Parts: sequence; C-alpha cells; structure tokens
Amino acid sequence: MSTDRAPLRLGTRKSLMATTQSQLVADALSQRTGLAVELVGVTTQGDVSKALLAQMGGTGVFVSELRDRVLSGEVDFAVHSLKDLPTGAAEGITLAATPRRDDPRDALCGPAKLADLPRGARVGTGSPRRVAQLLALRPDLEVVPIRGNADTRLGKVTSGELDAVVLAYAGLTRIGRLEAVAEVFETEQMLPAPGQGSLALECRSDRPELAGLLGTVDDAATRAAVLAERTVLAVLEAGCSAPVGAYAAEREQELHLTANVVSSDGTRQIRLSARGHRDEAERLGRDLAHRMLGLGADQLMGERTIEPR
Ligand SMILES: NCc1[nH]cc(CCC(=O)O)c1CC(=O)O
Repeated sequence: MSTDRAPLRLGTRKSLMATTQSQLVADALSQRTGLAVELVGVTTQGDVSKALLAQMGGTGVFVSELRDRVLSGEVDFAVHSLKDLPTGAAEGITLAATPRRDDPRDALCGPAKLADLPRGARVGTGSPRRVAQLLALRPDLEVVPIRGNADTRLGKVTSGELDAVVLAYAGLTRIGRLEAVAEVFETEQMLPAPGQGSLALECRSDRPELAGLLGTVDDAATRAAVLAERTVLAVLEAGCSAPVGAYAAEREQELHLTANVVSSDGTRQIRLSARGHRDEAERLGRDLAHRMLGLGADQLMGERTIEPR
C-alpha cells in the first residue's frame, strides 16, 4: 500500500455522536488499509435550522447533504447512522460497508427503571415506535414528544422537566453518557428501529476501488441483519418515523428476524418472527412484511397507502 497517497476524506456531521463514530471508523480503516483518513465536518441545513429540519422532513436531510458532498467529490465517503438512511437507494451512491454493529437496544435514562417510575410519569421521546412500545409496557405513562440531540434530551431529565427519556444505547455509548442509563430494554420489551446501532459507509458508485477499501471494515453478519430489517421497513412503506421495530441477528448460523408494528396507543400489536440463511436476508424481510400486511399492519400504522411491490 503506498504511503504517499492523500488521506481519504471522511464526511461526517459535526455532533459529538457523529464525530465519535466517524473517528472509530477512520481508525479501523487506517488499521486495515494503512491509509490515512481525515474527518471533514459538514454543517448541514438541518444542523443550522431546527425549523428547516422539521420542514424538510426529519433526519433524512442530514443524510442527503452528506451524500451531496460525496457526489461532488468534496469528500471521498460519508459515515451515517444506518437507521437514519431512507430505505430507497440513492442515485450514484453505494453502501460500501456496514461495520460490526454496536448494541442495538433502546435504553431508559433517568433515576429509576421503568417498573419503578411513578404512575403517570413523564417520559420523553420523539419516536412513534418508542411511544407505542412504551405505552404497551406502561399505559399510564405520559409520553412527551421531544427533539434535539441526546445531550439536550438527557438535560430535560436532569432539570426535572421529565422523569426519563428513551435513547439508543449505542448512541449513549458513543457520547460517553452510559451513566445516565437506568435500564436497557430487552428486544422482547422494545424492538429497536431497523438498523439501530449500526453504521453505514457510503461512497460514489463509480469508485469501485474505493468501495473495496471501505469494504475492509464491512461485517457480513451485520450487513445481512440490517438488510432484513430495512426490507421490512421498505415493504411496510414506513419512513424513519413510523412505529416499526425490526431486529435480526445470527444464532447458530441462521438469521433470526423479528418485526412489529404497534398502534400509537400501545394497545394493539402485530409481531412476527422468521429465520433463514443470511444470503436470503432480503427475502426474509420481504416475506415477513407481507405476512404483517396480511394481518392488518397497514391499519395498525394508521391509514396509509401501500404500493404493491
Ligand atoms: N435519529 C437519531 C439517531 N440516529 C442514530 C442514533 C443512535 C445511534 C444508532 O442507533 O446507531 C440516534 C439517537 C437515538 O435514537 O437515540
């Protein structure tokens, strides 16, 4: 490997969570390839204006701006939280690697475990999936919609505005805030968002040599698992904000996939599982989603049109 090569430019958002996970990827890549990797912080419109973020439809805006920098050649590749990626393919962009996934679970942050929170406790989350599953576990809770980065959300517990908040364990690890965790939900209690805890490295489709280099940090088991999960989401035609949980992992050389949709009040749930070989991850996800639709998943998610596919 030549050492006089210019460093690879890694495009990342500038938040602590983003730069931490991007640095981990940079270090792993350097170790595997011998190449230098330099972080290029990108300020997106979504970071600049909260109003614009809401208007432009949530976290997808961060992703598309990083992708623009990849397409223009300003950076060589981008690192995203995989769960923030829209399910549809992006023109000219290749998913070059999904590194080994971190803990996919959700965590309750606050002074007490869920069972020990007082009746009617105020729990903050902006995710319809978490709202629905929280209410399924504890119908008495007052779920409060919140926005902002993980630190801002944790601050609402410290200040007493909220009794607890729910956040992804992986993100809390990356920002060094595990001390805030009161309870990590088992996936039986709360099914994570498709792709939660895993990262995505994206580069231009016309750079196969680069994709090959990035592929040195790919983890095949993670890739199969998140493909199965995201296929469920794609078939259910539910965006990142829909109340869809999906989690897949390999056990004894089989990929086990579980997915659910929960009504917004938490009273009704469709939850199914399937297993198969990792090479059939996409079919596994598609078949499971179609079985869920057959059981009325679209009604549970609210009235939405499902395109046949
Ligand atoms: N949408 C925000 C987001 N995107 C990825 C993570 C956490 C890290 C991950 O899932 O990889 C978070 C914060 C959260 O849900 O608590």
